Amino acid sequence: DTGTRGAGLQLAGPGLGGEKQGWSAASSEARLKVMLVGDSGVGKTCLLVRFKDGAFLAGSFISTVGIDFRNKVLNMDGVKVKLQIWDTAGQERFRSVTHAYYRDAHAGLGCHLLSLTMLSGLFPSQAWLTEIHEYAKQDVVLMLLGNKVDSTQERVVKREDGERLAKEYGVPFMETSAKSGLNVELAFTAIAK
Ligand SMILES: Nc1nc2c(ncn2[C@@H]2O[C@H](COP(=O)(O)OP(=O)(O)OP(=O)(O)O)[C@@H](O)[C@H]2O)c(=O)[nH]1
Repeated sequence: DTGTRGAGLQLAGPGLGGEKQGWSAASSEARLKVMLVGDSGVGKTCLLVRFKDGAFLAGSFISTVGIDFRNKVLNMDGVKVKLQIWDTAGQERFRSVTHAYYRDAHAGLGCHLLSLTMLSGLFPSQAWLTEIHEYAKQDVVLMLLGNKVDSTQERVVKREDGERLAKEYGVPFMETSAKSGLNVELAFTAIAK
C-alpha cells in the first residue's frame, strides 16, 4: 500500500485520472489527500515515515526531489479513511511542481510544518500558510505543526509564538517530534477527523 514514486507525476498527477476522492455512496469510506508542506529540513519526510512505519529516519538528511506520496488507512469510528499523504519538497526550485498538487488537496489538509530549531523562526510558516490559501481550494483544512520538539537545546521558537501564528490564521497548532513520535499519530488523526 506504500507509494514511493519519486515524482509520482505520471501516475497520480492532478487531473490525470485516478480514483475519485471524497465520501463514497455508503459514507463508510473516505479518501483524503493530505499535503505536507514547509521549508526544506523541517522534517516532513520523517513525520510521514514515523506515521506510516512507526520509525525514525536517522542519519544523513536526504532532501525530497519534487514530490512523493504514501498511503495509510485509518479506521475512525467505523469509517475507513484512506489517507493519501503527499510529501512535497521544501526546496524553492521544486515549488512550481508542488503547486500543481495543492489544487485538489480537498478536505484533507494543507499542513505546514515548522521546525522549532530553524533560526528563520516563524516567518516561513506565514509564507507557507499564505501560499496554501492561494493555491488550494477554499475549504482546505489546515493545521500548523511545530516539529523537532525533542531538540530542546536548539529550540528558538516558543510554543506561544506558534500558537499565536496559528490563531492569526485560524488553524489548529500542535508540536510534534518525528524522532520520539510525540503527537505524530495525533496530528494526522486530527486532520483526518
Ligand atoms: N531531532 C529531530 N530531528 C528531526 C526530526 N524530524 C526530522 N529530523 C531531522 O531533520 C532532517 C530533515 O528531515 P526531513 O524529514 O528529511 O526534512 P524535509 O522537511 O522532508 O526536507 P525536504 O525534503 O528538503 O523538504 C533530517 O536530518 C532528520 O533526521 C525530529 O522530530 N527531531
